[in-house]
Amino acid sequence: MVPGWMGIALCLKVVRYYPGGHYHAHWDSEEIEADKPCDHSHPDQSSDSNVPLRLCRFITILYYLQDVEGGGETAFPLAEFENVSKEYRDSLDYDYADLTRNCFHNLNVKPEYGKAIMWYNHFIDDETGWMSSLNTHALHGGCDVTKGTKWIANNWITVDDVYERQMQFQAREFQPNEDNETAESENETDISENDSTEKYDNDNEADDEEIDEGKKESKNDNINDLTNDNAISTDETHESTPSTDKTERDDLLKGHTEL
Ligand SMILES: O=C(O)CCC(=O)C(=O)O
Ligand SMILES: [Fe+2]
Repeated sequence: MVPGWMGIALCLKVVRYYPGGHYHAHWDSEEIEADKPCDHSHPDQSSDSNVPLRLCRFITILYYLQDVEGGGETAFPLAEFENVSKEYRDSLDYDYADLTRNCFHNLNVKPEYGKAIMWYNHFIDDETGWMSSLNTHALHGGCDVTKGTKWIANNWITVDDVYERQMQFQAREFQPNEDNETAESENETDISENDSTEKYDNDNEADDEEIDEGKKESKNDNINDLTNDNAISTDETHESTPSTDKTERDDLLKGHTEL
């Protein structure tokens, strides 16, 4: 492994789910596209920038902050399969991304206080030792909470797939300031105290083929922006398709609040 990439854990995101809350299967990172820079290491990360950026989350560490009375397992619907080609996925006779209906088909992790799990969202290139393509086995999500509340924290370790860009980013972020102290990144720890955050609930009809090809397009026309803490009703059905796109990812979740 090339030294130098470790330790850039930019985000810690705390999430709460109420009964009925879930997060259908998705990838935390995105397939590498040479023309699309990583969001964390691009010099212009301002929200009004027109530059299309992608998530480059090499590793996820997920902490379970408490026991859950019922449900809320983290499911990895493809983790144990050797072959996760598109053809193979199409041949499955159930919607593996729908964790409300199909939570227990593969690898599941029970949420328990003090437990943490980590996984790689990308492969490592044998020759360079650096992060390479998206690992589709890392598809995962949160099954429905059936009783109680689920609290988790996500820690995403971001790495640019271009080594030099990651080094430039680190030099920018961690250069000593005048007092010879390490400069603090605004993004470094992202825990907001405002708990009236956005909750989205929507069907996702994105075409798997398009996602495989990296052409990710949002087809959402029914986004409910709920800005209070009330639990969301659970009596709707949800179709979902794995997504790596930020907008699409938001639409896979329900009764789920990022704090
Ligand atoms: O709730 C879970 O168990 C998984 C959460 C997750 O995948 C995410 O927040 O990206
Ligand atoms: Fe995730």
